Amino acid sequence: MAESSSNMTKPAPAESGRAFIELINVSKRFGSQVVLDNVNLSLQHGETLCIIGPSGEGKTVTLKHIIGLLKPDSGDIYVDGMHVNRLKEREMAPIRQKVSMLFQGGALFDNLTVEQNVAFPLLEHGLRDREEIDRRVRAALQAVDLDEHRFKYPTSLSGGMRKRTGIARAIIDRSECILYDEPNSGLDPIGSDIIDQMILRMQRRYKVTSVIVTHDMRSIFKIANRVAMLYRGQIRFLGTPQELRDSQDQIVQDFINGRSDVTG
Ligand SMILES: Nc1ncnc2c1ncn2[C@@H]1O[C@H](COP(=O)(O)OP(=O)(O)OP(=O)(O)O)[C@@H](O)[C@H]1O
Repeated sequence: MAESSSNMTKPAPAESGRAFIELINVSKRFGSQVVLDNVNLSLQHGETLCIIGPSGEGKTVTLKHIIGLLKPDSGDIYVDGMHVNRLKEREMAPIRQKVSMLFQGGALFDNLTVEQNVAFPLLEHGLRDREEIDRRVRAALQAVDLDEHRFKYPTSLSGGMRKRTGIARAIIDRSECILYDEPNSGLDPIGSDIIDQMILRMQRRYKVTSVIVTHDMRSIFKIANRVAMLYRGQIRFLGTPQELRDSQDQIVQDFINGRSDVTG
């Protein structure tokens, strides 16, 4: 299945040519620890996939492979036909423009205001037209209901507002895909619901493809088209939220119902 030469525009393999994101037989170990063991996963454009699984099972590691921050030991990763793991760091710009990652803490710059944080990717990519920057910043902030807080610094924002700032920064570059690492963590049920509504809005308004690592079962049933459960380095379950609920797999049931044997 692996291709013989590096090529940024070569389409993904024929049988999965329509997939926007594709992981094929991806394996990754750190020292002697096998984190991903032959993982296969594919997402269509506009789809929302939630990744669940016990702590330390490779969920964040999977996101980092998609955006090219980590390389697999074996296997292949494609994003919109680009062969991510064959790209050198200096060839990653098209991937980073298509795919944004929302890190757990939001990864905001504390010395920049909300609007400066949101404008950052535009400046980084060389846009200098002040009017266009302002227009796009305002549109992104309105999309996450933060327009009136644009002059605040991250330290004076709530956790949910910081996460929404991170979402605005991810969409401003017109990313086609957003990877969210535990977007609901540390939020109360209302704050968590607001983030879910934002994710749904990104789906509906901008047709964003989303991969969301989450431990929040309620959120999964609101936002996911499909759910993948990572367990012991492999995809233990892949299906719709309803199929997850109906799964006969004891490991899956123990996990979603919070029974602790699953991590043993
Ligand atoms: N750069 C690295 N070097 C060494 N080990 C790493 C590295 N990155 C991740 N790991 C290890 O890989 C495993 C999977 O990490 P990962 O962050 O993907 O877990 P996770 O499933 O996202 O967990 P959680 O739900 O707790 O966030 C962990 O044991 C972690 O210590």
